[in-house]
Amino acid sequence: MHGVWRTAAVRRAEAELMRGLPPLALMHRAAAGLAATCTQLLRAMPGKHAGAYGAHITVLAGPGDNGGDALLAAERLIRQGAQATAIAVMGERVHRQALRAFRDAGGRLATTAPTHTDLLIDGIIGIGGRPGLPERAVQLLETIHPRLTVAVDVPSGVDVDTGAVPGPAVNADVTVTFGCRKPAHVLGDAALRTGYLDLIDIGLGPYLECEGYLQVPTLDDMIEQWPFPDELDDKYTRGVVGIAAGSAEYPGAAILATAGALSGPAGYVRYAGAAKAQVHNHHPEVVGTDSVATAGRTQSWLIGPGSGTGEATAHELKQVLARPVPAVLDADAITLLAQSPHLLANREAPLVLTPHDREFERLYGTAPGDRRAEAAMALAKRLHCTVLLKGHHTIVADSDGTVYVNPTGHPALATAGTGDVLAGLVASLLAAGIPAARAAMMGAFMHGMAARAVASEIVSPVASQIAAELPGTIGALND
Ligand SMILES: NC(=O)C1=CN([C@@H]2O[C@H](COP(=O)(O)OP(=O)(O)OC[C@H]3O[C@@H](n4cnc5c(N)ncnc54)[C@H](OP(=O)(O)O)[C@@H]3O)[C@@H](O)[C@H]2O)[C@@H](O)CC1
Ligand SMILES: Nc1ncnc2c1ncn2[C@@H]1O[C@H](COP(=O)(O)OP(=O)(O)O)[C@@H](O)[C@H]1O
Ligand SMILES: [K+]
Repeated sequence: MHGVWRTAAVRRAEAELMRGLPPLALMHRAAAGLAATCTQLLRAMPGKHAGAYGAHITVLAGPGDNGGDALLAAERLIRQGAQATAIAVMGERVHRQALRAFRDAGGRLATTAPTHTDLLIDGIIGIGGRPGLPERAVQLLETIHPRLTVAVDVPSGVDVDTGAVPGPAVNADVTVTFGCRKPAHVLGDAALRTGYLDLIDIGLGPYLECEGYLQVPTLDDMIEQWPFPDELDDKYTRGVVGIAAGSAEYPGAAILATAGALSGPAGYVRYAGAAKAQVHNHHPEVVGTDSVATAGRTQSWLIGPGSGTGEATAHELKQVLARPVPAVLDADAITLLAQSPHLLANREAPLVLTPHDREFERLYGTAPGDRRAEAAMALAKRLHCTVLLKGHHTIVADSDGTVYVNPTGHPALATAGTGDVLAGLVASLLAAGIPAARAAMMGAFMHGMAARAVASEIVSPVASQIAAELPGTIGALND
């Protein structure tokens, strides 16, 4: 699991670390890491230059230490044979010592963009920035057409603590950050502008508060935590999952949700609803009944995908919520809950809600906006449940304050029915005994992995193709 810390926490840690170090020590560490990454990128870039030697580098240097990092890294690249031009985007306001070092090494200070740039180093603003860019920086970014853009610490212009991008901002191919990940690297539109993230160790780790603001799961977490069956298991000990999804009008949702559940760790999938014949045709291993009441005991329930929002679903939702087992409420069940929040009055067992933005708005009253982690956290606390807020970089917030950000996924998931598959998979993880927030996080991670795998072969996959990929993607965890 990777931690993510906000600016204030980074500042506190930096102050502690700096206490025992000479001035500029941290900036030199940062610049050394940044220069090393730039050298590697230049080495991999086809062209006349050999690594940094002969490459054309442009530095956009802002007024603070972020500009200082960029200039000191460029100084190192010049010493390896690069030609570097720096533009101080706020004129006189530039890191003096770093600029002097840059110029002493042979760097050129200019006011206009050079005609050719192999590598643009964005040192306009870092964690000291407010969202947006100075006008001069916007103009320069429109003029320079680099082959590659490397952002220093964060892509300048983004809101570092929320990941929002309310104004102009840099679009980086690679971001080289220092000490730890920040929210902008993993959340919202800023995450899309971060590109590949390279984390440089500058010795900050021991000084950071032990709990980050956000947690980003890794493949190793999946490998360690996935509940694979063992020799002593039978179908019941692996967990029984109940699916109350689909309807005569929407049998597809039932088929997709059961496909998601079947690919998960549960040993037995029971379907309750009007699409039982269609589900059985697609998945002969699923046992079907007409209603939640006749489905027998399960260790989790999923209700909502394609269920409709009529009386019958409202009745089934009450049945599910009355059972003392974890439940996933998706789609129409979320709409019904938004209309009748009192349904949760006596609910104690774990509950996972899986809204997309419009469903979130129905439940919370306002849309998540661009402070997505905070929004998910607020809803989780209000309803005392786990919220899986869908989108690129899906967020899972738990009422205990834990927030996960999913690093996997693919725009190909933006197709009807993929949410049904995800909901079934999460319900299966719950049935296998995984705690709610972790089940939601693991489901989103593997769903995103499967989508990536399919999208590498098929330009516009459909939900059933993603569902079909899941068993293989999950099975590979055990290799
Ligand atoms: N923390 C660490 O561990 C380490 C940190 N290091 C590095 O330090 C960086 C932080 O440096 P920093 O504090 O000097 O702030 P930075 O981001 O350069 O910018 C602040 C300046 O920008 C200005 N400004 C802000 N927003 C603006 C806007 N929208 N449009 C226009 N101007 C704007 C603001 O001026 P103001 O307008 O407030 O007067 C102020 O002058 C960090 O990201 C990393 O690269 C490493 O060296 C070592 C380890
Ligand atoms: N642009 C995107 N990039 C990555 N994932 C996306 C994107 N758009 C949607 N998704 C994912 O696709 C799924 C869509 O779910 P949902 O909206 O419930 O669809 P449906 O109700 O049709 O099944 C979610 O897992 C969501 O996170
Ligand atoms: K930057």
